[in-house]
Amino acid sequence: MIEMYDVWKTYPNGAEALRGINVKIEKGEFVYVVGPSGAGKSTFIKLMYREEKPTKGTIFVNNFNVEMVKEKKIPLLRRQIGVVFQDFKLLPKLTAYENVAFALEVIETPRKKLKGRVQEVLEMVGLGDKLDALPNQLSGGEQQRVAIARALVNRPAVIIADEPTGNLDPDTSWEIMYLFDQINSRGTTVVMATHNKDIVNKMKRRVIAIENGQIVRDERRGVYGYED
Ligand SMILES: Nc1ncnc2c1ncn2[C@@H]1O[C@H](COP(=O)(O)OP(=O)(O)OP(=O)(O)O)[C@@H](O)[C@H]1O
Repeated sequence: MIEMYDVWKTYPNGAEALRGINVKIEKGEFVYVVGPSGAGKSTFIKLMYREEKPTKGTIFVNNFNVEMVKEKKIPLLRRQIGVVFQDFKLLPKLTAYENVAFALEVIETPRKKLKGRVQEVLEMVGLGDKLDALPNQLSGGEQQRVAIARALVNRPAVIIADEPTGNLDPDTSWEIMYLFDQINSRGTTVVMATHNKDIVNKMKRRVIAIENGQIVRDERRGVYGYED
């Protein structure tokens, strides 16, 4: 599903974010990516959906050779990957329904099919009664649910989340985590960078720890392992 071979990333300012990453994530896995601030977690995730290009190395996501993908084919790659962010990144003037529909509209889905799919996915995340709400009429947890629905609407093979609970209180964070767990149990691969020690320790999933741009730990049923 996701493979990286000797992947390096140096930003133009000289920051060495990743230094020789080798990793394999199988279809259907749930993986937490942990590590201190500035360790390279976001960069690791950005390389998967071609937000950044590696300085060196090879990356495969769902059989796409990510660093070789031509600009024209990037939308095709991104359709295989749902991305969820800490700050939700919803369009403020569009309703929950419209935010999700927008992700489908851009790939020219027929209108009739679109409506059913958008409703279905918003119901799945528990927002069937909030289709017409604008982001500022929703709680943080609800906004993140809309963002998750948007990430899911194209039925991606993998969901990648960068600190999805970073702006949420502990109870809401757990609700969001259970939602990711449910999505994963339906077969979608989940890769999540997080600083949420409590959640990582209780879920007992695979944990990849990155420090100083290198993988320093990769455990099948891992723990958070840091004090923050
Ligand atoms: N666009 C950029 N330009 C230059 N340097 C960058 C850029 N993005 C990240 N870096 C640097 O690369 C290194 C890794 O950053 P990254 O954001 O991947 O870490 P992180 O583990 O996600 O941190 P955090 O937990 O704080 O989000 C840091 O030294 C950071 O300053």
